[in-house]
Amino acid sequence: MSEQTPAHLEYQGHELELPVEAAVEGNDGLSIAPLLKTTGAVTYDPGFMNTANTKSAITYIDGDEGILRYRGYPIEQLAEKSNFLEVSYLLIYGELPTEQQLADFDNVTRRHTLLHEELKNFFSGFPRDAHPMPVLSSAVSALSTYYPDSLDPFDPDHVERSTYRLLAKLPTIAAYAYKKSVGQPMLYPDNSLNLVENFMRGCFGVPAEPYEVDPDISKALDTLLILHADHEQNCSTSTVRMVGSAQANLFASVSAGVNALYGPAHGGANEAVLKMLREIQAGDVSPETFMEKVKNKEDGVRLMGFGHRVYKNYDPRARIVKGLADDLLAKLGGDDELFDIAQRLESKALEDDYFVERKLYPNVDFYTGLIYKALGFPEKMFTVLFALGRLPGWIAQWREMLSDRNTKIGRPRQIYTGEALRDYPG
Ligand SMILES: CC(=O)SCCNC(=O)CCNC(=O)[C@H](O)C(C)(C)COP(=O)(O)OP(=O)(O)OC[C@H]1O[C@@H](n2cnc3c(N)ncnc32)[C@H](O)[C@@H]1OP(=O)(O)O
Ligand SMILES: O=C([O-])CC(=O)C(=O)O
Repeated sequence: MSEQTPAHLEYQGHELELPVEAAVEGNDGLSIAPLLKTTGAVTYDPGFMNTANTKSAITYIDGDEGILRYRGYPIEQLAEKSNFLEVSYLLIYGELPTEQQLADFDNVTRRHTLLHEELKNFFSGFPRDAHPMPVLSSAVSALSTYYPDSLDPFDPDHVERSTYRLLAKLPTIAAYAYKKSVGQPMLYPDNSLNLVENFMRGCFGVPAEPYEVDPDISKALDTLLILHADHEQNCSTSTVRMVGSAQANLFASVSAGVNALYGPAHGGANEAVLKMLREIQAGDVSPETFMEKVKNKEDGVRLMGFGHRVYKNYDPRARIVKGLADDLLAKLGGDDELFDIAQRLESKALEDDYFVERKLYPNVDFYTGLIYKALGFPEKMFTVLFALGRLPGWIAQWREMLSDRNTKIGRPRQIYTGEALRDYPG
């Protein structure tokens, strides 16, 4: 340990003792980067419960108060007044676009929706019942093979091209993955339609037949995409940053993010919630027995769609999604029984000491699946829909990181617990 006089710091209610150079306290938190140099010690923080890996100007969350803002704008205002394309621009470029900027952004993303013909063949290589998430991540990764002019993370033109190509092509890839999963022919995008309409047509349209998108449905999906668009350093975004910190191109980094999102503890929770509700609906288990199993931690069962690393209060997005589910299920005649079960589970949880003590509330994905289902999507597509929403956040975070040439490669340390040294026998 260092022989210097330790500094006593009061930080977020805790008294800390650290060598003086090791601790630099400011508005930006407690920087302990020099700790290794000054003391030879490393910090141990599994799951990054306390460790900030970056400074970022994109998304602000106050988890205790249930506040979420993109670039300073409250999520409630964006969900009500903006649209997904504008929010994507805001996240990526830092400001709301002017009318002209938005029109140009709309134009460039509409013009790049097509996939290379050869990439279409790629989809036929997957089994008929392939889950669309690995199809999505594979196809995103494969995009880099077609666009050598979009791969240099330090060339602004490359970065710009990979940005609009990904924004334009991800909905096409997602629609192809959907068609693959239901065994129907894929549709070429129709660039007279906006991003959401094109995606809906790509999924539910039939070749050579007109497809009308109900404006209430496209508005609902657009709002859900806004709600998922960024969430600071969540698991998939940290993955995108980690891969990007090795100076990997945007396609490679986003593909890795899609894979992280697939996990049921993260974006895959929306699919898992529906599975859980269905099991309860089918009578496999009553809501009461299910809650007992959760509280007893039987077989690691959790109330899916509940709990969050940052929110220790109601997730502000879940409130909006619940309202949307209420309106939309009334209009589209969704599965009221499943919605009832979800609401019963929620009210039970909010009154139960187990959940209250641990500050477990519904997260963004507790109610989204019910809406996706009412819109006609099979459960397998739910996390794909999340990925479509999260894409601008991934792009914005990757660009923010690589715009700083001093960004260091992500490389956590470890506490070694294995054998010290042994001789190979013989
Ligand atoms: C878009 C998103 O990614 S939002 C999250 C989506 N994921 C889910 O909905 C899956 C269910 N939720 C979870 O698994 C967790 O709440 C996570 C992964 C979201 C957050 O995990 P962490 O911040 O690491 O919290 P952790 O797992 O330590 O949980 C803290 C305590 O609450 C309990 N807990 C957390 N979530 C739940 C839950 N959904 N059901 C029951 N108990 C839970 C844990 O068992 C633990 O209890 P303990 O203190 O007795 O050991
Ligand atoms: O922030 C997180 O840990 C999980 C996440 O992506 C979200 O809630 O949208």
